[in-house]
Amino acid sequence: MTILATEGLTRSFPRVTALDRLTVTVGPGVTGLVGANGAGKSTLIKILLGLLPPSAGSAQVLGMDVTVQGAEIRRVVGYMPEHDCLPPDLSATEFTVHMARMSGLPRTAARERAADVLRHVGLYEERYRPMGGYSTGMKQRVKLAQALVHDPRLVFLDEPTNGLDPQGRDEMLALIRRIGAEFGISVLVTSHLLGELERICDHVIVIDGGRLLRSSAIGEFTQTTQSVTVEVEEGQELLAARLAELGETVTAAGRALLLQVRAPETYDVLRDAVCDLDLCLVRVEQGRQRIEDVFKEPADV
Ligand SMILES: Nc1ncnc2c1ncn2[C@@H]1O[C@H](COP(=O)(O)OP(=O)(O)OP(=O)(O)O)[C@@H](O)[C@H]1O
Repeated sequence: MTILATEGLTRSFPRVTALDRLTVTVGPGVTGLVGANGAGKSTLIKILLGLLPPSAGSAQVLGMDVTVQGAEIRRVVGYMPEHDCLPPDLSATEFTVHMARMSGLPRTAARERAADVLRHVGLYEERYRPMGGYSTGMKQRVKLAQALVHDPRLVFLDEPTNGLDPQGRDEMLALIRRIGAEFGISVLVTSHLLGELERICDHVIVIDGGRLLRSSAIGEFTQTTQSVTVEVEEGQELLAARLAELGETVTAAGRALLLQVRAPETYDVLRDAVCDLDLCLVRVEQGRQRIEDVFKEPADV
């Protein structure tokens, strides 16, 4: 099932091309949209909500065309914007009820629904206080609550962990995971911090300069690569020479060796070589490709 899809999506501003022929497909679950500041993440979200017209290309959200069905899309999609947008004199309850009413819920249902979502995001007694006095973490929670209040099928969360301390960040990430897992709402979440999305996403899209760098299931990003890092207390060069003699591919990587695993027997060869040379093995670690590595690859990959 396709949640959203873009085809050659381009958005130009007078001085910059914010999105450059972006073609991508997103399925259900939690999808991370990663890119450095200015990569085009917010521009993409605004186009997907039908708030900003594309310069070229097309995009569909839940099967609806963003250029003509923006209002219908916004009825079933929640949006947590990046920047602070909360009226300081209103309480979280007043604001969230208002947003529920704006989305068409009757008064009583709006109150009940607002109380529910504020509880889900972890705002209790403080929800009756004016939001001007809230911490960044509390403000982010209210922004999340209003995105969920009309019971959307999909939510766009723009940098929800921005400005949070490590604990606040962990709590927000756990909340996002719950939205996807427990409530069955699909999530598109942006971040410029790559590592944090590894923990909560099923799928990650990486963009840079408005162009797609990579779109893959999370398992493919962090899949085990065919190499192991080997560290010995002393005799690293001896070991490298012996492994090479035995037909293995090995390179020095600082205080360790990087050994290509051509077959399971490579591990036997390593064990025997270490024993024969009477070396003290400190570490054998499987190489894992991290999301960060995507940015080290050439831009046209
Ligand atoms: N309304 C606009 N007018 C002119 N340029 C814009 C406009 N909106 C965005 N841009 C430019 O488009 C590029 C992409 O911006 P965008 O906000 O989509 O990036 P982003 O990945 O969300 O980054 P950030 O996390 O910093 O918001 C940037 O160079 C930005 O300056």
